[in-house]
Amino acid sequence: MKWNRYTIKTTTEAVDLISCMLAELGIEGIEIQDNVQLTQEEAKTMFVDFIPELPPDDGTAKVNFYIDADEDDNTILGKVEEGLEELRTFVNVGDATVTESQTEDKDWINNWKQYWHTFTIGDLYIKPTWEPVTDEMKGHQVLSIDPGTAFGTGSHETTRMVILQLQKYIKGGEEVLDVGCGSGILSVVALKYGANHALGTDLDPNAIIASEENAQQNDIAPEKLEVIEGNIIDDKAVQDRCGYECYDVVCANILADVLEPLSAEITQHMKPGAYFITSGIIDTKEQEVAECFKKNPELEIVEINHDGEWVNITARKRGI
Ligand SMILES: C[S@@+](CC[C@H](N)C(=O)[O-])C[C@H]1O[C@@H](n2cnc3c(N)ncnc32)[C@H](O)[C@@H]1O
Repeated sequence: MKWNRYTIKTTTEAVDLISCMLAELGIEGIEIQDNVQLTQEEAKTMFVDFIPELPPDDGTAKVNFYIDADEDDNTILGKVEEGLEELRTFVNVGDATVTESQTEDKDWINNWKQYWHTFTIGDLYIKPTWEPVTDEMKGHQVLSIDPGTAFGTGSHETTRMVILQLQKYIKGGEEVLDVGCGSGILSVVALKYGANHALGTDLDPNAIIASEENAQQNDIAPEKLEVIEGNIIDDKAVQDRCGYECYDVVCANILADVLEPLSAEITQHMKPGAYFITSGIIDTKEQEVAECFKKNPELEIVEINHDGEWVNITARKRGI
């Protein structure tokens, strides 16, 4: 599908009013480009782990909006220009010029697939579902994955570090809890290495679908991998569904701001001696997350690993 992209050159003070005006015209999915720095509070609510340094805010902004090229008869552009002139009477809209460009005719959902190919982590081959099993894979564990729109191809440093830990700590027969399961990749790896059962949780409904499909793709019986939608940190129904003192291994590849509250809650679900394998921690937050883990007297940190700017902290529940 081709989209006509319109860019309004304006000021940061007019952005909110322009966004409302566009919404009233039925235009959805606008994009704002400016150099206004996010506050720490905003970063938290948006699950942003670190805030990039921006050039100084010069008060200018661009607002982009998109219209399906087949439906664009230019009438909407006229209405936008009228709306901008109306706004000009009570807010500084700056140039308020509108320029047009056309986006490429690409399948944005699937385009990334051409760049992702089979790779290995230790003795594990991870291959996209659309690539074949080759002779060199014989005798090795092979994971076939299509993440769909969920996170988790295995190629990200954070996922890779958890997989390396699963290769170390899964010995066979474990009960696994996979918090923030995404594509279900960590559960499927744990099951491939001999875990008895995995329960995945995620806030994203797409993760539930992708995990179930990936389990099926890897010949995992439906009763071996169950997936539920919800937040284990503060939803009692999800906590009850996960059960208490019943997991040998919990993995969670989620941002630091989620791992911190999770570290206080999670031990009630773990058996004594169970492992809590976490990743998704940007290195600037390593100390903060480690301190948080130490506040839970039931947890002891057993390992900290780094891959690029990402950190894995593996802890153990005291008891045996
Ligand atoms: C970085 S992805 C990890 C996906 C996969 N486990 C992997 O390692 O590749 C993090 C996932 O955590 C989910 N998530 C974020 N906060 C969560 C929470 N409080 N409870 C459950 N899932 C959460 C996101 O929707 C996302 O799917």
